[in-house]
Amino acid sequence: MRVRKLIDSFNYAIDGIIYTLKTQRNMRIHITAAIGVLLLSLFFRLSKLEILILFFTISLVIITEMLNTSIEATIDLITDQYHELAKIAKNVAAGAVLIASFNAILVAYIIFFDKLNLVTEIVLNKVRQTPIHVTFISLIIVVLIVISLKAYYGKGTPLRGGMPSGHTAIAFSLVTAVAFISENTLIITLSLLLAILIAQSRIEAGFHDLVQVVMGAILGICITLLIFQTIY
Ligand SMILES: Nc1ncnc2c1ncn2[C@@H]1O[C@H](COP(=O)(O)OP(=O)(O)OP(=O)(O)O)[C@@H](O)[C@H]1O
Repeated sequence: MRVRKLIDSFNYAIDGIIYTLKTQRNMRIHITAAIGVLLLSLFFRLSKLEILILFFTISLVIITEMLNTSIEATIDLITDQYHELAKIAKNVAAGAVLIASFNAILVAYIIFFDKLNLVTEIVLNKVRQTPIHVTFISLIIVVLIVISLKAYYGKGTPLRGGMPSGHTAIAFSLVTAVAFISENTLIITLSLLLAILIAQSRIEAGFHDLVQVVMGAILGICITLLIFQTIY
């Protein structure tokens, strides 16, 4: 029962993210920029600290945009009339997003600028990053794309149902990463079996149909393949 409540809270929270993504053009711009920056980060040897700062910066922009949306909704609930206080509340919230966005531009400039002149050489030489770094970023990109697609199709709840199956996408993304890292047929086969079990259990539980699960698997494999082929 407690687990069910926990899952429900997650669903409500992810619903909030999906709502913001669906209704706020700025949020779609932020998410696109975040995916772009994360992809770009794969081409550089970023330190742990730089990666941490990047994650904090991306989170800050997304969080402020969501708080801004929340405040806008609250104000619109209270009044549809012009009110000086409503204006102040909305403007201040929008100001917070602006500061977070300027901060993001500054962070990107400081982290990437001096490395940018090396980029052609780096891409050509296919810089090898640590597998854990590439896997982690692939996973985040898979999750962001799954959430965006679920928002686009607007079916099911965030953790259950909808197109595509997020669990399957993540499972197959991990199998693909395991395949690249281990290069061991037995380990790859065993991981594949686990991923297939996850996909099957999503259908068995009635959360997804075959098409959603297959789309999830294809998405997970393709994105991870693309990232590992380019980088690893
Ligand atoms: N009820 C109101 N009273 C006074 N001014 C308001 C009111 N509603 C909106 N405004 C003004 O209009 C601006 C835009 O408000 P709106 O609710 O349209 O946000 P938005 O265009 O969706 O903003 P964002 O691009 O940040 O999502 C606010 O920043 C505020 O200055």
